[in-house]
Amino acid sequence: MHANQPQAVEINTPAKLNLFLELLDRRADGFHKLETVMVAINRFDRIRVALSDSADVRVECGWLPHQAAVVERYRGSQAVAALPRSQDNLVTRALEQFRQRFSIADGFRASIAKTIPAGAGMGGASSDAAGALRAAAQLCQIDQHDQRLLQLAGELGSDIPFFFGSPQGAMSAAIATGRGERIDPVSIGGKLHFVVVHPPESVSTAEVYRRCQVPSRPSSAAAMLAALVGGRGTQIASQLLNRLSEPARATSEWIDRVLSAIARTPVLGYQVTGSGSACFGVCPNAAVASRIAHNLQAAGIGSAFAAHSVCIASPTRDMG
Ligand SMILES: C[C@](O)(CO)[C@H](O)COP(=O)(O)OP(=O)(O)OC[C@H]1O[C@@H](n2ccc(N)nc2=O)[C@H](O)[C@@H]1O
Ligand SMILES: Nc1ncnc2c1ncn2[C@@H]1O[C@H](COP(=O)(O)OP(=O)(O)OP(=O)(O)O)[C@@H](O)[C@H]1O
Repeated sequence: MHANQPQAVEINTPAKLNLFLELLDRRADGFHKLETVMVAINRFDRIRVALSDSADVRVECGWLPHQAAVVERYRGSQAVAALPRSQDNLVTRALEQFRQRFSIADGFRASIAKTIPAGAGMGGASSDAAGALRAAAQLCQIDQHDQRLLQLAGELGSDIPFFFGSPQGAMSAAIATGRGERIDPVSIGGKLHFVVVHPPESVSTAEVYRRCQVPSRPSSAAAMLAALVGGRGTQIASQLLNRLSEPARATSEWIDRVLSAIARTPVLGYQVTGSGSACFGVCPNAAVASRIAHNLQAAGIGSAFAAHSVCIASPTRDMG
């Protein structure tokens, strides 16, 4: 280790919402070619990664108190997905692969404080893995936008490259193609406001993709991209699309319950995010989003919160 090398790095890893998701083809490897527009939102996990003299990877992962209370309330129903043991955590795989790929002799210790619901279509595990890779890169003085790192991220999970942000500067939204791993930043005309509801049942992404159907004439994301540049909530809301919403609704009955509850509120439009089970509504401003979240929380259909778009942040150094 060099004298001025940081010993540990921390990063807030945001959740994402899919504003648009269209399936283009089913590939020979079983994955789907798609076009999706994602936006990062201010619901964060916090990950700390430190170098270790012992040449292995250990990861601790727990809910922060607020989310722990939500998980506890629904224990016994099929509930919010359980957090994986260290060896099954995507962060463990990411850091192990990082050590191999970059021939790092040191080990890593990571701790994750989670608030992003698991199995919700909000990209929690992917965001944690991206944060871990970016933190490890900083600890080992490797450029965060090194092509080998992005390649590794894409191999580990389709959603992970989005959470690297853009080498060109602050990024909060992007269009993802390929199986989701090819990222092009998208400009948005202003902060976007949402209400997000996560029902007390998680869904498996693989299961939803197993049930999906590729349309014969896929829709284009062009109108959504134009609406985002304009930054007007009503236009963005009118272009929401998620081709996984049908198979997600068929996988969990909770999704229809949540969508009907959101439909009765003054949101500008609503949709399922990713493969579900969380759903969101587009709101005209922060005050309306908070009021709707408060009312939906009282409706007993899960956990509701207001959110807004954020830029994907850089890791911060900790020399201690
Ligand atoms: C639903 C989304 O969250 C939308 O952003 C992503 O497409 C899913 O991304 P992810 O959770 O990172 O998914 P991965 O870990 O790469 O894949 C999980 C499973 O989903 C299916 N999968 C995923 C991505 C894709 N383009 N086609 C697929 O068919 C595959 O069966 C795969 O085994
Ligand atoms: N760090 C992690 N945080 C949460 N879940 C994890 C993590 N690592 C592995 N997992 C496993 O991954 C599964 C789903 O992860 P995640 O919460 O990211 O799904 P998702 O919200 O559907 O994401 P996506 O939108 O990317 O499909 C969980 O069932 C969990 O057991």
